[in-house]
Amino acid sequence: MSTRTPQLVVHRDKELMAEAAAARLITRIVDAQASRGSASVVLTGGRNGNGLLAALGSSPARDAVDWGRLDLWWGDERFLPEGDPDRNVTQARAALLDAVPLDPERVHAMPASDGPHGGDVDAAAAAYAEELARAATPENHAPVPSFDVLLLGVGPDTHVASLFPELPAVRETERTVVGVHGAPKPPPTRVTLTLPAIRAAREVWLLAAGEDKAEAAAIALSDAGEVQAPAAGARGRARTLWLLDSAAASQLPRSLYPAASA
Ligand SMILES: O=C(O)C(O)[C@@H](O)[C@H](O)[C@H](O)COP(=O)(O)O
Repeated sequence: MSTRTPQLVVHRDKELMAEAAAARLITRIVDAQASRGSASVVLTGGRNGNGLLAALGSSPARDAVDWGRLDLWWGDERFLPEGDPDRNVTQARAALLDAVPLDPERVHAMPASDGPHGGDVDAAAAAYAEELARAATPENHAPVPSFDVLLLGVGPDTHVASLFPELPAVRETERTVVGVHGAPKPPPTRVTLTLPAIRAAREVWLLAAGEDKAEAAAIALSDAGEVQAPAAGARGRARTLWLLDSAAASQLPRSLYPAASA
C-alpha cells in the first residue's frame, strides 16, 4: 500500500475511538521521544479532538510520556480573546493540558484576538508562521517542523482545521498559516494551518465520529478534490490514518471498509 493511501480504523463507538486513539498517540509520542529525544504533536479543536485529550488524561499510560519534551502546536484556532471558552487552546487546557507537566515554552498556542496583533487576524497568522519557521530545521521538508502526529477533526462539510470547502485558505500553496474570514462554522474569523503545512507532518490522523460525518468521510475518501473536500487533501508524509466510529464509517464504499476493525 502506498504511503499516500489513507489507512482506516473503525471502532464501535466514539468513546472507544477516543480511547484507542489516545493509546495510539501515547505510543507514538513515546517512540518519537525514544528515537529523537522529543516529540511534536499538532492538536485540533472540536469534540473528537477534545475527547481524545480527555481519554489521554484518564489513561494510566499517560505517565509513560515525558511531558516536558513534547511540543504542542495547533492546526487552527478560533480568533477570540485569550481565555475565551470557545478557543481551542482553552478547551485543550481543560481537557488535558492543565493536568500534565508540560514545558510552557513548548506549548505553541495560536495568537488571541486581544494579543500583540490586536484584531488583525492576518498579522496573527503571519506571526504563527514565523514561530513555526523558527522551530523548523534544515532537514525539515517545509518551513515548519516535521510534526510527529497532526490531529484533525473532520466537519460534516469535509472541512479540516479551518480549511472550509472553496474558501481561499484551502487553495493556499505558499504560506503555512493564514487568517480565515467568513468561516461557515462560528466564529467566522479563524487562524489555520494550510495544506502545505499539514502535509509536512509525518503522520496525519483524521478523527470522525457520528452519523453526521458519514457522508463527509465517504466523499473525502473517494476521488474528491481538496478544494471541494479539504479532508481529501490532508495527507501525512509517512502515513494518513482515518480513525472513525461505525456511524461515521457507515457510508464508506465496501472496498474501503477495513476487514477487521472493532
Ligand atoms: O475549530 C474547530 O472547530 C476545528 O478545529 C474544526 O476543524 C473541528 O475539528 C471540526 O469541526 C470537527 O469538530 P467535531 O470533532 O466537534 O465534530
